[in-house]
Amino acid sequence: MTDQPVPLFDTLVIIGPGLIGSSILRRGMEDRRIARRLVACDISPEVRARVTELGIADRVESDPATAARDADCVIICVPVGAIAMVAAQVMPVMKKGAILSEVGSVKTTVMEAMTPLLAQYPDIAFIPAHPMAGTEFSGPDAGFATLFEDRWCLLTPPGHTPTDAIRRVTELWEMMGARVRSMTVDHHDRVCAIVSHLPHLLAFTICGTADDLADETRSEVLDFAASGFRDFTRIAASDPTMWRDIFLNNREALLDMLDRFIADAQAMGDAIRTGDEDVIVSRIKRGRAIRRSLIENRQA
Ligand SMILES: NC(=O)C1=CN([C@@H]2O[C@H](COP(=O)(O)OP(=O)(O)OC[C@H]3O[C@@H](n4cnc5c(N)ncnc54)[C@H](O)[C@@H]3O)[C@@H](O)[C@H]2O)C=CC1
Ligand SMILES: O=C(O)C(=O)Cc1ccc(O)cc1
Repeated sequence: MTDQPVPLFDTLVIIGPGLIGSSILRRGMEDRRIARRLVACDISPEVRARVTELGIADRVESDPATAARDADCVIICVPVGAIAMVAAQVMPVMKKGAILSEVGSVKTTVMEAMTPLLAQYPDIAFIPAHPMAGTEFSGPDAGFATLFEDRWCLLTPPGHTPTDAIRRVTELWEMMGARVRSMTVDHHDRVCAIVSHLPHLLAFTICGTADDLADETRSEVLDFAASGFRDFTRIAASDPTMWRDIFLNNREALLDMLDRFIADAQAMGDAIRTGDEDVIVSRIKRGRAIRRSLIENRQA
């Protein structure tokens, strides 16, 4: 009989098996080198029932503390505004040397809310992670095992985090198929403000603007939407609770990027008003070059 390789974690607990959490579980079920036991925990009875039906966890719990008691790694996959509250439920029962992670889209405010807990439980390694992958859908049915393949996962470990814990979380995300990069929470939030949060703000806004116009003109503007506008509507279909939490928690960086965007949009408007072809063409060419470089790097 051949020896089975030792899994990366004995018990991996996912709190909030929605889109992101259930995708981690699905990958974990397919590749049992990730964890010997996969535990899911959710506040919603419907989600717990669905996770059981889907068979994507070895155990399903309703109480985070019960779920986390014998975990080697707990990953909190709930909306940003609830992450620290869940951490406060699990940290008192977690084993010394265990790893606590989360996948929230904003890091600065989460780290601020976590600071007293980290001081109280210094034997738990806290390693925030943010997979730069997702869709406009939510819930356990929306997840899929390949969601993180060829995507970045950004880690923002605090300065004193044991290197072995960082190595294990890096390995976990690499086993999910992702590429991993570490950075500070401030840098993370500024990067995500421009590449993710502002685009979502624009999508929600432009859909509203077009809908207002349709109301005003009582015409079917949205029916004629070409593919560019349809791409905005896909993003605008995202979950309201999740995006409310992201906008309010990344307020400073997001408002900074919004101001910059308004200035740049204004400059494009001025160029159109004055017929400045060079400015118009150079801005369009810049957009094309960015798209081409993403395609070359397999990120589009
Ligand atoms: N949706 C996306 O594309 C991405 C989301 N994220 C982040 O991942 C996190 C989860 O997002 P999704 O998976 O999309 O959300 P989701 O809505 O699909 O799943 C969240 C789950 O958390 C559960 N939950 C909420 N509060 C809870 C609590 N107090 N205790 C236990 N369970 C609780 C909900 O019942 C739900 O099942 C968010 O922080 C989000 O910012 C990160 C990358 C991409
Ligand atoms: O659906 C899309 O286009 C996304 O951009 C998904 C997404 C949402 C939130 C994140 O923090 C990361 C990725």
